[in-house]
Amino acid sequence: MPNFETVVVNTDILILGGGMAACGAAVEAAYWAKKNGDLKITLVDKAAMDRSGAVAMGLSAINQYLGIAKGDNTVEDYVKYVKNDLMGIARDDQVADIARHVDSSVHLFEKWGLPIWTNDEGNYVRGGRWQIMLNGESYKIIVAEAAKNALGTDNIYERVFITEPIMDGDRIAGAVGFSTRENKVYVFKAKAVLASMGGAVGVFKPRSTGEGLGRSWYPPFSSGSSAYFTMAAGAEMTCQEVRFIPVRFKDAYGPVGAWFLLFKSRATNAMGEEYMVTRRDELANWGPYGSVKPIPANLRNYLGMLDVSEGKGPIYMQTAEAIANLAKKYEDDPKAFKKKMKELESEAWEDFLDMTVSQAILWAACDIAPEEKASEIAAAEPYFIGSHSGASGAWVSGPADLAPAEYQWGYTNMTTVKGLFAAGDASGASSHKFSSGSHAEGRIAAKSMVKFVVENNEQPAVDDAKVEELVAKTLKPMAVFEEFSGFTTDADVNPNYILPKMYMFRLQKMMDEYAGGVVANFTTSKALLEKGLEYLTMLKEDSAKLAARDLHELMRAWENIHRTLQAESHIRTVIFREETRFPGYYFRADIPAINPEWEVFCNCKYDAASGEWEMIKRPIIRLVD
Ligand SMILES: Cc1cc2nc3c(=O)[nH]c(=O)nc-3n(C[C@H](O)[C@H](O)[C@H](O)COP(=O)(O)OP(=O)(O)OC[C@H]3O[C@@H](n4cnc5c(N)ncnc54)[C@H](O)[C@@H]3O)c2cc1C
Repeated sequence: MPNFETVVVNTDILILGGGMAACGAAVEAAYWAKKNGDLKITLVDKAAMDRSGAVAMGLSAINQYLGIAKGDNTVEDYVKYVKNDLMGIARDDQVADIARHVDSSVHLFEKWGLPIWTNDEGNYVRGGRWQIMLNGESYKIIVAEAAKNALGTDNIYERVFITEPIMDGDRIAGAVGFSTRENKVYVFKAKAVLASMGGAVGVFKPRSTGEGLGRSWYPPFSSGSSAYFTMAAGAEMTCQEVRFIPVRFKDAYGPVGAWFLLFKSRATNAMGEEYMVTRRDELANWGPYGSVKPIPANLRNYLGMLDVSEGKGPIYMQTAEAIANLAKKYEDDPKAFKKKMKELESEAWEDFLDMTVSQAILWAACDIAPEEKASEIAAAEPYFIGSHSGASGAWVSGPADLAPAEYQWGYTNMTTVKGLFAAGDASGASSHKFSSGSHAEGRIAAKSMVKFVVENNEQPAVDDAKVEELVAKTLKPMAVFEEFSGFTTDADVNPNYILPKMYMFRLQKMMDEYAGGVVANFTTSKALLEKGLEYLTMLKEDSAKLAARDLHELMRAWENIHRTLQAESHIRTVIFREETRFPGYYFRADIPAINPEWEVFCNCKYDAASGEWEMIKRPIIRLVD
């Protein structure tokens, strides 16, 4: 095994991740730090910030823009929308806090050079009530540039993978990580830390296997690091059962939002029936949420899934019909008609080229011209993304002026661990922040972190022996490989270790089959979950035997360790919530109905020392009816 240099970095504020929340945090923290004695801010990203995180490929829409100044929407409207979409399970205070600040993040993006579509009156073009359209291929580069300018590149560590938190008792004291390019281990010591390392993909078996392996809707490099980090630090988590299953264009996961909202397209089964119409009566079975508008995303999924279960697939996005409808009013003028058709056709392709290039390639490969024939859509495998339509993440303190006492124990966006903050996918119960809201939440957290550091300015004590232990744990997969690889002639097969890819297959198979993945038609039960947990416990034991041949595999090994804790918290919380609240995301076959008594937050807390879990019910306190 090569010698690893240990690099120690002392800082006031440590931002983990380089995505939307982290970039927002960088800009805001730099601003407030200057006003408070020039605090040192350090940012660490496992990848290169220009193209890291969920916005890596770009986006064709910003999904959260309220337009408060122009009177388009109010904060209350947004809170109602989010709460209904999450079947009642959302923190009004957090959602409102992000909603009231999100427009300013969008205005910053535009100032920094993001091309947002405007109409003849100079207003943003809305793709839906909350969405605005953009030419967003370079969205992440623009946002990252502002963050880099704010911090200075000397304070940014790219291609450093964070593995474990460093603790000083019940206070966060920093983080350990390793370079994915050089033989270096990093020990970051900090007074306040922001977890903003995105969501979790690859916990469940993806639909894309074999030659498509690694393709997913959410980026495969979001591997549960936020959840692991906050749980390992002892933070209380919320909504770990609320996974997200996006229905997207089949096999390349192309976005459907523009089709439904901008093109006003219908989704139908193979018989041409529109499941949202034919299955409407089913909605009445899902409490008050079946009758709200817009219909919650999971219920929309569920109606389509019922069609698929009855063998009525494939499910199609009727692209040709939608384009024809939009061009209809130009039919009497052949020149104008031709021009409109061309415009719609390019918008259709650009929607993919702006954010999911692979879908455009798949369309080309399958001879699909959207104006000529319909395209298949399908429910993807489950993801954990608190920023989008899932809700999993850390339970964080709410804003002083909005949050009820039960949701407030310190600085805004601080987890239940002193000095550890969370934003974006990393913070729970505040879905539908998307790219812009994650940026805004990063800014909110950063301002609060500066306040925390000013008021708690002592450097936490770091136990060097403990740090040594964490460094050894970080590098262990390489040590395991070195010790045992000579035992067999083929390094792939060895009784003393497991390689990350095989480990990942095992994790994904058990989650898929026992926790309600694609193969189980998103259905599970207590008996299945308990069996899954039994296997997962064995897998967790085997994580100590993960082996890595090189730095890249070391990263793969750690991604899996992180995913495993996310998986365990999910199974435990799905067992804990004794009802089916989110059909279309998962269905508890043994308790197949919604139960008003479970209109609560299902929280959990992991004790890294003992491996014990505490399951906690927290009340939902509404600010908006
Ligand atoms: C296909 C797709 C379509 C989307 N569509 C839209 C849309 O139309 N409109 C919209 O507004 N939003 C959209 N989103 C959602 C949006 O991208 C996310 O909500 C947002 O990026 C979440 O921000 P975040 O900072 O929490 O995570 P991310 O932006 O994903 O950032 C996570 C960061 O953490 C880093 N990281 C991860 N693990 C580690 C580790 N162990 N150590 C160090 N760093 C680590 C990553 O490299 C990355 O920099 C879409 C996302 C996807 C994938």
